[in-house]
Amino acid sequence: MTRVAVNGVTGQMGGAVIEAATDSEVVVGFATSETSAVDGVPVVHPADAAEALREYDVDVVVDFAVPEGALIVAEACVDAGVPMVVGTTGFDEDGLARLQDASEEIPLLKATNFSQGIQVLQRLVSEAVGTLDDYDLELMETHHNRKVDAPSGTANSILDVIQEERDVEPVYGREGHTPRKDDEIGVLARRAGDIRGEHELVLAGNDEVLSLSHRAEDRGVFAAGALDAATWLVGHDAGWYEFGDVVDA
Ligand SMILES: NC(=O)C1=CN([C@@H]2O[C@H](COP(=O)(O)OP(=O)(O)OC[C@H]3O[C@@H](n4cnc5c(N)ncnc54)[C@H](OP(=O)(O)O)[C@@H]3O)[C@@H](O)[C@H]2O)C=CC1
Ligand SMILES: O=C(O)C1=N[C@H](C(=O)O)C[C@H](O)C1
Repeated sequence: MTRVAVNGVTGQMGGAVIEAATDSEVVVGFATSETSAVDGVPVVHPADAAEALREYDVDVVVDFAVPEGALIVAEACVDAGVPMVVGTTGFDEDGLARLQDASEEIPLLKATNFSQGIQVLQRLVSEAVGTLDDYDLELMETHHNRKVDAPSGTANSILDVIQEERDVEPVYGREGHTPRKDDEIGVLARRAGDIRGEHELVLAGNDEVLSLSHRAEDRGVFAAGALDAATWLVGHDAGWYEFGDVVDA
């Protein structure tokens, strides 16, 4: 069985990963709060992660935390020579560069969304935007009221896919007198209740509207995808990997 460490083990996704780990074993978790264990999994402070990775003989780290915590644990993975799956979103440019640096030393797989449906959605978005090349584009996402980063990592990834096809300028929400420009894409984030994650791209021509959307119904879908990625990543060479590599394998 693959021996997994979970960064952000006390969080919503940390719990979902422990629950989904049936073909792998979560042997240790990292979090800053003073919790000694979650569901029987010992919790260690991220500052001591390198030592714990060795002590618990960890094969791979699965991370769903906060950017600064993910970066500390990425450095620990480099120190201990352990591969890392990064699910945390909301990195700035400097954070992404530091993850890239880590990937020169260890196998590192980063994904803003570990659902297979979003992988397919991104491919459909690419085709739709490339084909309907003069349609207006609007991108919407909705998440639970505890989410701290906006737009979601997935929305940013969908935006990257769109910008590979078309030179559009994101407009984050609108207020007041704001006539729409041809080359803009509205990007809108909503936060409410316990919504697991909804994403929708609307492509509107004059007489028709195409809507491409995805809704996650349980955090288990992300946890299962991340664990699949973790098992797949073990044994790969140092480098930067994406969830599409796992889905296509
Ligand atoms: N890629 C994907 O498919 C998905 C990505 N996500 C992303 O995963 C991240 C976590 O989401 P979620 O579980 O809902 O959030 P939570 O707020 O529920 O959990 C965050 C966790 O991070 C821990 N944490 C805080 N500071 C640090 C630190 N410095 N080092 C290590 N751990 C730390 C918290 O525990 P403590 O305070 O005890 O340290 C907590 O366990 C978000 O960025 C979210 O966008 C979420 C779902 C799917
Ligand atoms: O915070 C979440 O919950 C989620 N975060 C990811 C994101 O920012 O895209 C993935 C998913 O939508 C759930």
